[in-house]
Amino acid sequence: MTIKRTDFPDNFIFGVATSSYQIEGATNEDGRGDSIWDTFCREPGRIQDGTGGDVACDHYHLWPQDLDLIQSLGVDAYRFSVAWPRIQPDGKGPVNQKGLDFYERLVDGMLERGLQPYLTLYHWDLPQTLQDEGGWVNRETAYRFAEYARVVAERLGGRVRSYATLNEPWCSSILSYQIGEHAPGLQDRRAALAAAHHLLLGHGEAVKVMRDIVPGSSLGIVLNLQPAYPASDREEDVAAARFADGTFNRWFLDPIFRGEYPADIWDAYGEDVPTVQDGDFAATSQPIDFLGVNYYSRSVNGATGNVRPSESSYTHMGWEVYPQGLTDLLVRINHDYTVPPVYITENGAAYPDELEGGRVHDAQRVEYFKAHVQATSDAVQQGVNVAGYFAWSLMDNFEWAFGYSRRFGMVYVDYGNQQRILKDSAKWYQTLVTRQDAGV
Ligand SMILES: N#[N+]C[C@@H]1[C@@H](O)[C@H](O)[C@@H](O)[C@@H]2O[C@H]12
Repeated sequence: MTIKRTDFPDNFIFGVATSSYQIEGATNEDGRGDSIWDTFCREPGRIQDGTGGDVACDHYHLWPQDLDLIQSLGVDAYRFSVAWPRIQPDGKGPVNQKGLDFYERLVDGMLERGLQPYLTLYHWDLPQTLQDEGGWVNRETAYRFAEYARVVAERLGGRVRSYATLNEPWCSSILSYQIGEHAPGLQDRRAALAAAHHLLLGHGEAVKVMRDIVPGSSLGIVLNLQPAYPASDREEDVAAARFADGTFNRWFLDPIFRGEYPADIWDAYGEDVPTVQDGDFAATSQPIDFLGVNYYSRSVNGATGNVRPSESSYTHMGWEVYPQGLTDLLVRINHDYTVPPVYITENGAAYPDELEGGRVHDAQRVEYFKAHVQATSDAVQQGVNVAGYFAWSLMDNFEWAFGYSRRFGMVYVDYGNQQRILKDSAKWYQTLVTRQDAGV
Protein backbone atom coordinates (compact mmCIF):
# COMPACT_ATOMS: atom_id res chain seq x y z
CA MET A 1 0.00 0.00 0.00
CA THR A 2 1.52 3.36 -0.91
CA ILE A 3 0.56 6.76 0.41
CA LYS A 4 0.32 9.23 -2.42
CA ARG A 5 -0.36 12.94 -2.69
CA THR A 6 -3.39 11.97 -4.77
CA ASP A 7 -4.84 10.12 -1.77
CA PHE A 8 -5.74 13.57 -0.53
CA PRO A 9 -8.14 16.18 -1.92
CA ASP A 10 -6.58 18.45 -4.53
CA ASN A 11 -6.80 21.45 -2.19
CA PHE A 12 -5.14 19.62 0.71
CA ILE A 13 -2.15 21.60 1.98
CA PHE A 14 1.24 20.06 2.74
CA GLY A 15 3.67 22.21 4.66
CA VAL A 16 6.48 22.45 7.15
CA ALA A 17 6.47 24.23 10.52
CA THR A 18 8.84 26.13 12.80
CA SER A 19 8.59 28.73 15.57
CA SER A 20 10.32 32.04 16.21
CA TYR A 21 12.27 31.33 19.39
CA GLN A 22 13.39 27.92 18.17
CA ILE A 23 15.03 29.08 14.92
CA GLU A 24 15.53 32.86 14.74
CA GLY A 25 18.38 33.68 17.14
CA ALA A 26 19.27 37.41 17.04
CA THR A 27 17.66 37.78 20.46
CA ASN A 28 19.30 41.17 21.04
CA GLU A 29 18.95 42.57 17.55
CA ASP A 30 16.87 45.31 15.98
CA GLY A 31 15.04 46.28 19.14
CA ARG A 32 13.80 42.86 20.25
CA GLY A 33 12.94 42.72 23.95
CA ASP A 34 13.59 39.83 26.32
CA SER A 35 11.13 36.95 26.33
CA ILE A 36 10.43 34.57 29.18
CA TRP A 37 12.50 31.98 27.32
CA ASP A 38 15.57 34.25 27.25
CA THR A 39 15.20 34.55 31.04
CA PHE A 40 14.47 30.84 31.52
CA CYS A 41 17.54 29.78 29.52
CA ARG A 42 19.75 31.95 31.72
CA GLU A 43 18.60 30.10 34.86
CA PRO A 44 21.09 27.30 35.60
CA GLY A 45 19.70 23.78 35.19
CA ARG A 46 16.61 24.74 33.21
CA ILE A 47 17.93 23.62 29.80
CA GLN A 48 19.38 20.11 29.52
CA ASP A 49 22.48 21.18 27.58
CA GLY A 50 22.72 24.63 29.11
CA THR A 51 21.97 26.39 25.81
CA GLY A 52 19.44 28.99 24.71
CA GLY A 53 17.93 30.58 21.64
CA ASP A 54 20.36 33.46 21.28
CA VAL A 55 21.70 32.04 17.98
CA ALA A 56 19.57 28.92 17.30
CA CYS A 57 19.46 28.42 13.50
CA ASP A 58 20.34 32.09 12.86
CA HIS A 59 17.18 32.25 10.80
CA TYR A 60 16.87 35.98 11.45
CA HIS A 61 19.81 36.40 9.05
CA LEU A 62 19.54 33.22 6.98
CA TRP A 63 15.81 33.47 6.21
CA PRO A 64 16.21 33.99 2.42
CA GLN A 65 18.06 30.69 1.96
CA ASP A 66 15.74 28.98 4.41
CA LEU A 67 12.76 30.08 2.31
CA ASP A 68 14.62 28.80 -0.78
CA LEU A 69 15.06 25.50 1.05
CA ILE A 70 11.34 25.32 1.90
CA GLN A 71 10.45 26.12 -1.69
CA SER A 72 12.81 23.39 -2.91
CA LEU A 73 10.82 20.83 -0.93
CA GLY A 74 7.80 21.59 -3.10
CA VAL A 75 5.47 22.22 -0.16
CA ASP A 76 2.42 24.46 -0.42
CA ALA A 77 2.77 26.33 2.86
CA TYR A 78 5.05 27.38 5.68
CA ARG A 79 3.86 27.59 9.27
CA PHE A 80 5.93 30.08 11.28
CA SER A 81 5.44 32.25 14.35
CA VAL A 82 5.92 35.93 15.10
CA ALA A 83 7.97 36.85 18.17
CA TRP A 84 5.85 39.20 20.29
CA PRO A 85 9.02 40.75 21.85
CA ARG A 86 10.17 41.82 18.36
CA ILE A 87 6.88 43.63 17.78
CA GLN A 88 6.34 45.12 21.25
CA PRO A 89 9.57 44.81 23.28
CA ASP A 90 7.65 45.59 26.48
CA GLY A 91 4.65 43.50 25.48
CA LYS A 92 2.51 46.61 25.25
CA GLY A 93 2.62 50.18 24.01
CA PRO A 94 5.36 51.23 21.58
CA VAL A 95 5.71 49.13 18.44
CA ASN A 96 9.17 48.19 17.18
CA GLN A 97 9.01 48.91 13.46
CA LYS A 98 12.20 46.92 12.76
CA GLY A 99 10.44 43.85 14.15
CA LEU A 100 7.42 44.37 11.92
CA ASP A 101 9.75 45.04 8.98
CA PHE A 102 11.45 41.66 9.49
CA TYR A 103 8.19 39.73 9.34
CA GLU A 104 7.00 41.80 6.39
CA ARG A 105 10.16 40.82 4.49
CA LEU A 106 9.71 37.22 5.56
CA VAL A 107 6.08 37.05 4.45
CA ASP A 108 6.84 38.79 1.15
CA GLY A 109 9.65 36.27 0.66
CA MET A 110 7.17 33.42 1.12
CA LEU A 111 4.69 34.91 -1.32
CA GLU A 112 7.42 35.52 -3.91
CA ARG A 113 8.28 31.81 -3.68
CA GLY A 114 4.70 30.63 -3.95
CA LEU A 115 4.53 29.60 -0.28
CA GLN A 116 1.30 30.22 1.65
CA PRO A 117 2.11 31.85 5.03
CA TYR A 118 0.45 30.20 8.04
CA LEU A 119 1.16 32.61 10.89
CA THR A 120 1.08 31.80 14.60
CA LEU A 121 0.88 34.85 16.83
CA TYR A 122 2.06 33.20 20.03
CA HIS A 123 4.45 30.27 20.17
CA TRP A 124 5.53 30.77 23.80
CA ASP A 125 7.90 33.77 23.65
CA LEU A 126 5.99 36.05 26.02
CA PRO A 127 7.68 39.44 26.60
CA GLN A 128 9.44 39.25 29.96
CA THR A 129 7.99 42.59 31.05
CA LEU A 130 4.53 41.04 30.98
CA GLN A 131 5.75 38.10 33.02
CA ASP A 132 7.11 40.60 35.52
CA GLU A 133 3.46 41.68 35.92
CA GLY A 134 2.23 38.09 36.38
CA GLY A 135 2.34 36.81 32.83
CA TRP A 136 -0.67 34.75 31.79
CA VAL A 137 -1.76 34.49 35.42
CA ASN A 138 -2.61 38.19 35.10
CA ARG A 139 -5.90 38.61 33.23
CA GLU A 140 -4.60 41.85 31.71
CA THR A 141 -2.17 39.85 29.56
CA ALA A 142 -5.13 38.55 27.57
CA TYR A 143 -5.96 42.11 26.54
CA ARG A 144 -2.31 42.94 25.78
CA PHE A 145 -2.31 39.89 23.51
CA ALA A 146 -5.33 41.20 21.60
CA GLU A 147 -3.57 44.56 21.17
CA TYR A 148 -0.47 42.74 19.84
CA ALA A 149 -2.67 40.76 17.45
CA ARG A 150 -4.11 44.01 16.14
CA VAL A 151 -0.63 45.40 15.41
CA VAL A 152 0.42 42.29 13.48
CA ALA A 153 -2.83 42.00 11.55
CA GLU A 154 -2.80 45.67 10.58
CA ARG A 155 0.69 45.31 9.11
CA LEU A 156 0.46 41.85 7.52
CA GLY A 157 -3.29 41.57 7.05
CA GLY A 158 -3.65 41.54 3.32
CA ARG A 159 -0.74 39.20 2.72
CA VAL A 160 -1.31 36.57 5.39
CA ARG A 161 -4.60 34.72 5.07
CA SER A 162 -4.24 32.24 7.95
CA TYR A 163 -3.67 33.26 11.57
CA ALA A 164 -3.45 30.96 14.58
CA THR A 165 -3.70 32.88 17.83
CA LEU A 166 -1.98 30.43 20.18
CA ASN A 167 0.23 27.40 19.84
CA GLU A 168 -0.48 24.73 22.45
CA PRO A 169 -2.05 26.66 25.37
CA TRP A 170 -1.66 23.48 27.46
CA CYS A 171 2.09 23.92 27.24
CA SER A 172 1.92 27.68 27.88
CA SER A 173 -0.09 27.06 31.06
CA ILE A 174 0.09 23.57 32.59
CA LEU A 175 3.64 22.68 31.45
CA SER A 176 4.87 26.20 32.29
CA TYR A 177 3.03 27.22 35.47
CA GLN A 178 2.13 23.83 37.06
CA ILE A 179 4.69 21.27 35.96
CA GLY A 180 7.39 23.91 35.61
CA GLU A 181 9.42 22.36 32.79
CA HIS A 182 8.84 25.34 30.49
CA ALA A 183 9.17 29.08 31.02
CA PRO A 184 8.49 30.72 33.44
CA GLY A 185 9.02 27.45 35.36
CA LEU A 186 6.48 27.78 38.17
CA GLN A 187 4.75 24.89 39.99
CA ASP A 188 1.36 26.15 41.05
CA ARG A 189 -1.80 24.48 39.72
CA ARG A 190 -4.09 27.36 40.58
CA ALA A 191 -1.77 29.75 38.73
CA ALA A 192 -1.61 27.32 35.79
CA LEU A 193 -5.39 27.11 35.51
CA ALA A 194 -5.67 30.88 35.68
CA ALA A 195 -3.03 31.11 32.94
CA ALA A 196 -4.92 28.60 30.80
CA HIS A 197 -8.12 30.61 31.18
CA HIS A 198 -6.44 33.89 30.30
CA LEU A 199 -4.73 32.32 27.30
CA LEU A 200 -8.11 31.18 26.00
CA LEU A 201 -9.60 34.58 26.83
CA GLY A 202 -6.75 36.21 24.91
CA HIS A 203 -7.44 33.89 22.00
CA GLY A 204 -11.07 34.99 21.93
CA GLU A 205 -10.29 38.69 22.31
CA ALA A 206 -7.72 38.46 19.51
CA VAL A 207 -10.19 36.72 17.21
CA LYS A 208 -12.75 39.46 17.87
CA VAL A 209 -10.23 42.18 17.05
CA MET A 210 -8.88 40.44 13.95
CA ARG A 211 -12.30 39.76 12.44
CA ASP A 212 -12.53 43.47 11.60
CA ILE A 213 -8.94 43.94 10.50
CA VAL A 214 -8.46 40.90 8.29
CA PRO A 215 -11.98 40.07 7.06
CA GLY A 216 -11.97 36.90 4.97
CA SER A 217 -8.83 35.55 6.64
CA SER A 218 -8.85 32.18 8.35
CA LEU A 219 -8.54 32.49 12.12
CA GLY A 220 -7.94 29.57 14.44
CA ILE A 221 -6.01 28.07 17.33
CA VAL A 222 -3.49 25.24 17.62
CA LEU A 223 -3.93 22.63 20.35
CA ASN A 224 -1.62 19.77 21.30
CA LEU A 225 -4.03 16.90 21.70
CA GLN A 226 -3.18 13.46 22.95
CA PRO A 227 -5.67 10.56 22.82
CA ALA A 228 -5.80 8.81 26.19
CA TYR A 229 -6.25 5.02 26.18
CA PRO A 230 -6.91 2.88 29.28
CA ALA A 231 -4.19 0.33 30.05
CA SER A 232 -6.96 -2.25 30.50
CA ASP A 233 -10.75 -2.36 30.65
CA ARG A 234 -10.60 -2.33 34.43
CA GLU A 235 -12.75 0.48 35.81
CA GLU A 236 -9.84 2.24 37.51
CA ASP A 237 -7.82 2.30 34.29
CA VAL A 238 -10.77 3.56 32.27
CA ALA A 239 -11.25 6.31 34.86
CA ALA A 240 -7.57 7.23 34.65
CA ALA A 241 -7.81 7.58 30.87
CA ARG A 242 -10.94 9.70 31.11
CA PHE A 243 -9.22 12.01 33.61
CA ALA A 244 -6.15 12.28 31.38
CA ASP A 245 -8.36 13.05 28.40
CA GLY A 246 -10.18 15.64 30.47
CA THR A 247 -7.16 17.53 31.75
CA PHE A 248 -5.17 17.38 28.52
CA ASN A 249 -7.81 17.59 25.78
CA ARG A 250 -11.31 18.52 27.00
CA TRP A 251 -10.09 21.30 29.31
CA PHE A 252 -9.18 23.23 26.14
CA LEU A 253 -11.58 21.82 23.55
CA ASP A 254 -14.70 22.47 25.65
CA PRO A 255 -14.21 26.22 26.32
CA ILE A 256 -13.43 26.72 22.62
CA PHE A 257 -16.19 24.64 21.08
CA ARG A 258 -18.78 24.40 23.89
CA GLY A 259 -18.25 27.60 25.87
CA GLU A 260 -17.73 25.75 29.17
CA TYR A 261 -15.21 23.75 31.14
CA PRO A 262 -15.79 19.99 31.45
CA ALA A 263 -17.73 19.49 34.68
CA ASP A 264 -15.88 16.36 35.78
CA ILE A 265 -12.50 18.08 35.63
CA TRP A 266 -13.83 21.35 37.06
CA ASP A 267 -15.03 19.40 40.09
CA ALA A 268 -11.72 17.53 40.33
CA TYR A 269 -9.78 20.79 40.35
CA GLY A 270 -11.72 22.04 43.36
CA GLU A 271 -10.51 25.39 44.69
CA ASP A 272 -7.83 25.70 41.98
CA VAL A 273 -10.40 26.46 39.28
CA PRO A 274 -9.96 29.81 37.53
CA THR A 275 -12.10 32.88 38.04
CA VAL A 276 -14.50 33.03 35.09
CA GLN A 277 -16.11 36.41 34.46
CA ASP A 278 -19.34 37.08 32.58
CA GLY A 279 -18.63 37.05 28.87
CA ASP A 280 -15.45 34.99 29.11
CA PHE A 281 -16.92 31.89 27.50
CA ALA A 282 -18.53 34.03 24.80
CA ALA A 283 -14.98 35.13 23.98
CA THR A 284 -13.28 31.73 24.28
CA SER A 285 -15.92 30.10 22.08
CA GLN A 286 -15.72 32.74 19.34
CA PRO A 287 -16.43 30.99 16.01
CA ILE A 288 -13.12 30.05 14.37
CA ASP A 289 -12.27 28.96 10.84
CA PHE A 290 -9.85 26.13 11.61
CA LEU A 291 -8.55 23.98 14.42
CA GLY A 292 -4.85 23.19 14.37
CA VAL A 293 -3.96 19.85 15.93
CA ASN A 294 -0.41 19.04 16.99
CA TYR A 295 -0.10 15.28 17.32
CA TYR A 296 2.95 13.35 18.45
CA SER A 297 1.78 10.34 20.41
CA ARG A 298 -0.85 8.90 22.70
CA SER A 299 -0.99 8.19 26.41
CA VAL A 300 -1.83 4.77 27.91
CA ASN A 301 -3.29 5.33 31.34
CA GLY A 302 -3.42 3.08 34.36
CA ALA A 303 -4.66 3.79 37.88
CA THR A 304 -1.07 3.86 39.13
CA GLY A 305 0.36 5.87 36.24
CA ASN A 306 1.09 5.80 32.53
CA VAL A 307 2.05 2.57 30.82
CA ARG A 308 4.67 2.14 28.05
CA PRO A 309 3.54 -0.68 25.74
CA SER A 310 6.59 -2.90 25.28
CA GLU A 311 5.64 -3.84 21.74
CA SER A 312 5.90 -0.26 20.48
CA SER A 313 8.88 1.76 19.26
CA TYR A 314 9.77 5.09 20.85
CA THR A 315 11.28 8.34 19.65
CA HIS A 316 14.25 10.19 21.14
CA MET A 317 11.75 12.05 23.30
CA GLY A 318 10.57 8.72 24.73
CA TRP A 319 7.22 9.09 22.97
CA GLU A 320 5.46 5.99 21.64
CA VAL A 321 5.12 5.82 17.86
CA TYR A 322 1.38 5.27 17.49
CA PRO A 323 -0.06 6.56 14.20
CA GLN A 324 -3.47 4.99 14.86
CA GLY A 325 -3.80 7.50 17.67
CA LEU A 326 -3.86 10.32 15.13
CA THR A 327 -6.73 8.74 13.21
CA ASP A 328 -8.60 7.93 16.43
CA LEU A 329 -8.10 11.48 17.71
CA LEU A 330 -9.35 13.13 14.52
CA VAL A 331 -12.39 10.86 14.29
CA ARG A 332 -13.18 11.49 17.94
CA ILE A 333 -13.03 15.29 17.85
CA ASN A 334 -15.03 15.24 14.63
CA HIS A 335 -17.67 13.15 16.43
CA ASP A 336 -17.69 14.91 19.80
CA TYR A 337 -17.42 18.53 18.68
CA THR A 338 -18.65 20.75 15.88
CA VAL A 339 -15.24 21.57 14.50
CA PRO A 340 -14.20 23.69 11.51
CA PRO A 341 -11.64 22.30 9.04
CA VAL A 342 -8.73 20.71 10.88
CA TYR A 343 -5.04 21.07 10.05
CA ILE A 344 -2.38 18.78 11.42
CA THR A 345 -0.24 21.76 12.33
CA GLU A 346 2.56 19.66 13.78
CA ASN A 347 3.55 16.03 13.50
CA GLY A 348 7.06 14.62 13.58
CA ALA A 349 9.69 12.83 15.63
CA ALA A 350 13.09 13.33 17.18
CA TYR A 351 15.75 10.70 16.53
CA PRO A 352 19.49 10.76 17.28
CA ASP A 353 20.49 11.66 13.72
CA GLU A 354 24.05 11.08 12.60
CA LEU A 355 25.74 12.93 9.75
CA GLU A 356 27.52 10.29 7.64
CA GLY A 357 29.41 11.35 4.53
CA GLY A 358 27.32 14.47 4.26
CA ARG A 359 24.07 12.51 4.46
CA VAL A 360 21.55 11.72 7.21
CA HIS A 361 19.79 8.42 6.69
CA ASP A 362 16.92 8.98 9.11
CA ALA A 363 14.97 5.87 8.17
CA GLN A 364 12.97 5.89 11.42
CA ARG A 365 11.74 9.41 10.76
CA VAL A 366 10.81 8.49 7.17
CA GLU A 367 8.72 5.62 8.54
CA TYR A 368 7.20 7.90 11.16
CA PHE A 369 6.12 10.43 8.54
CA LYS A 370 4.82 7.77 6.16
CA ALA A 371 2.71 6.16 8.88
CA HIS A 372 1.27 9.44 10.14
CA VAL A 373 0.52 10.83 6.70
CA GLN A 374 -1.26 7.53 6.07
CA ALA A 375 -3.13 7.93 9.38
CA THR A 376 -4.20 11.40 8.29
CA SER A 377 -5.48 9.99 5.01
CA ASP A 378 -7.37 7.32 6.93
CA ALA A 379 -9.15 10.03 8.92
CA VAL A 380 -10.03 11.86 5.71
CA GLN A 381 -11.46 8.63 4.32
CA GLN A 382 -13.57 8.38 7.50
CA GLY A 383 -15.10 11.76 6.81
CA VAL A 384 -12.95 14.10 8.87
CA ASN A 385 -12.43 17.45 7.14
CA VAL A 386 -8.64 17.59 7.39
CA ALA A 387 -7.37 20.47 5.26
CA GLY A 388 -3.62 20.11 5.65
CA TYR A 389 -0.57 18.50 7.19
CA PHE A 390 2.51 20.35 8.45
CA ALA A 391 5.60 18.35 9.31
CA TRP A 392 7.43 19.29 12.49
CA SER A 393 9.92 20.46 11.79
CA LEU A 394 11.50 22.01 8.73
CA MET A 395 14.90 21.86 10.39
CA ASP A 396 16.57 20.88 13.63
CA ASN A 397 16.13 23.67 16.15
CA PHE A 398 16.11 24.67 19.82
CA GLU A 399 13.99 21.99 21.48
CA TRP A 400 13.00 24.00 24.56
CA ALA A 401 14.12 22.31 27.81
CA PHE A 402 16.11 19.77 25.77
CA GLY A 403 18.15 22.49 24.10
CA TYR A 404 19.80 21.20 20.90
CA SER A 405 20.00 17.62 22.16
CA ARG A 406 16.88 16.59 20.23
CA ARG A 407 16.66 16.82 16.45
CA PHE A 408 13.13 17.06 15.00
CA GLY A 409 14.05 18.48 11.62
CA MET A 410 13.73 16.88 8.22
CA VAL A 411 16.71 19.12 7.47
CA TYR A 412 19.86 18.62 9.53
CA VAL A 413 21.44 21.76 11.00
CA ASP A 414 25.16 21.78 11.67
CA TYR A 415 25.14 24.37 14.46
CA GLY A 416 28.91 24.82 14.08
CA ASN A 417 28.59 26.39 10.64
CA GLN A 418 24.80 26.77 10.24
CA GLN A 419 24.86 24.48 7.20
CA ARG A 420 21.52 22.91 6.27
CA ILE A 421 21.58 19.31 4.95
CA LEU A 422 18.45 17.54 3.68
CA LYS A 423 17.88 14.29 5.54
CA ASP A 424 16.37 11.29 3.75
CA SER A 425 13.04 12.28 5.34
CA ALA A 426 13.11 15.64 3.52
CA LYS A 427 13.68 13.81 0.26
CA TRP A 428 10.81 11.45 1.00
CA TYR A 429 8.51 14.36 1.85
CA GLN A 430 9.58 16.13 -1.35
CA THR A 431 8.60 13.08 -3.44
CA LEU A 432 5.25 12.87 -1.65
CA VAL A 433 4.24 16.51 -1.95
CA THR A 434 5.44 16.80 -5.55
CA ARG A 435 3.35 13.77 -6.52
CA GLN A 436 6.25 11.44 -7.25
CA ASP A 437 4.22 8.68 -5.56
CA ALA A 438 6.37 8.00 -2.52
CA GLY A 439 5.97 4.44 -1.46
CA VAL A 440 5.13 3.20 2.00
N1 LIG B 1 8.53 18.63 22.09
N2 LIG B 1 8.47 18.82 21.06
C1 LIG B 1 8.38 19.04 19.68
C2 LIG B 1 7.43 20.23 19.35
C3 LIG B 1 8.00 21.57 19.82
O1 LIG B 1 9.30 21.77 19.28
C4 LIG B 1 7.05 22.65 19.32
O2 LIG B 1 7.57 23.94 19.56
C5 LIG B 1 5.72 22.54 20.06
O3 LIG B 1 4.76 23.32 19.35
C6 LIG B 1 5.25 21.10 20.22
O4 LIG B 1 5.85 20.38 21.22
C7 LIG B 1 6.08 20.01 19.98
